[in-house]
Amino acid sequence: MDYQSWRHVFKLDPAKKISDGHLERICESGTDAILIGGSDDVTLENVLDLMARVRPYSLPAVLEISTIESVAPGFDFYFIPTVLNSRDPKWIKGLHHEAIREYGDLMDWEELIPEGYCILNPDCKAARLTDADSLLDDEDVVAYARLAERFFKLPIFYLEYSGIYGDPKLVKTVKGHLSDTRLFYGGGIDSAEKAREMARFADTVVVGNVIYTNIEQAIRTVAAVAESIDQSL
Ligand SMILES: CC(C)=CCC/C(C)=C/CC/C(C)=C/CC/C(C)=C/CC/C(C)=C/CC/C(C)=C/CC/C(C)=C/COP(=O)(O)OP(=O)(O)O
Ligand SMILES: O=P(O)(O)OC[C@@H](O)CO
Ligand SMILES: [Mg+2]
Repeated sequence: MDYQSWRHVFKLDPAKKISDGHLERICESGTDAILIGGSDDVTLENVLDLMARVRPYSLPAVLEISTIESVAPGFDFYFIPTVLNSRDPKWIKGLHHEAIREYGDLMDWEELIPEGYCILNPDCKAARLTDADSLLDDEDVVAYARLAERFFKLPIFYLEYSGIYGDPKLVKTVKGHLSDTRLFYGGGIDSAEKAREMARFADTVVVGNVIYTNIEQAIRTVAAVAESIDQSL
């Protein structure tokens, strides 16, 4: 159950519908974990519903918290985004402070894993919601990665292109500046080729939207990431 060894993760959005058949294929695909999260229309009801459908499968289930109202008990881990390139402190530490003030005595800190997000697609919902400054050059992004690792000691730095495929050269550059912090890449992976390419540089590849648009291609990303491990041996 060590998230530090995960290479491939599927992200399921509680606001989107998925059939039992497709969910079974995703959960039995060989992926390392299921991450449940989204930035809009996430409710306690749709999180609980999806968790109950994922739990029968024997793989780790993680809730990526986007609102405090939709936190449900029973997950293996809770990933907590902090959007490092947000212009609004609310999304960097404000909501987190409120949550800890309210529920700090009840929290199992071992289950809570902070993620330093750097959102690079200015048009995605998460960028709009958090007022992210996404028009960054490579040096800006490297500085956020170093801030995450060297200053905030975050276990995960998440390069988020949600909805579009990012720049593999930048992912490679960022990876070259991280040693302890794990590099997550997510955005626009809709084929085995793209999954394989990003898995050469990122520690963990996150696959989301293609689950809902092309289940066959989604499933193929799992083997592609595993092959990419073999290439690196
Ligand atoms: C066990 C138990 C019940 C105890 C829990 C105790 C507890 C309450 C713990 C909470 C601890 C804590 C510090 C919480 C922080 C609270 C909080 C609200 C933080 C803010 C998180 C944040 C910055 C959210 C911003 C949005 C974001 C970055 C979401 C990530 C997901 C994402 C980008 C998904 C992509 O999908 P989507 O955007 O929906 O894309 P589509 O266009 O495809 O839909
Ligand atoms: O939905 P896609 O574009 O695959 O992105 C995955 C994930 O990084 C979204 O938070
Ligand atoms: Mg969504």
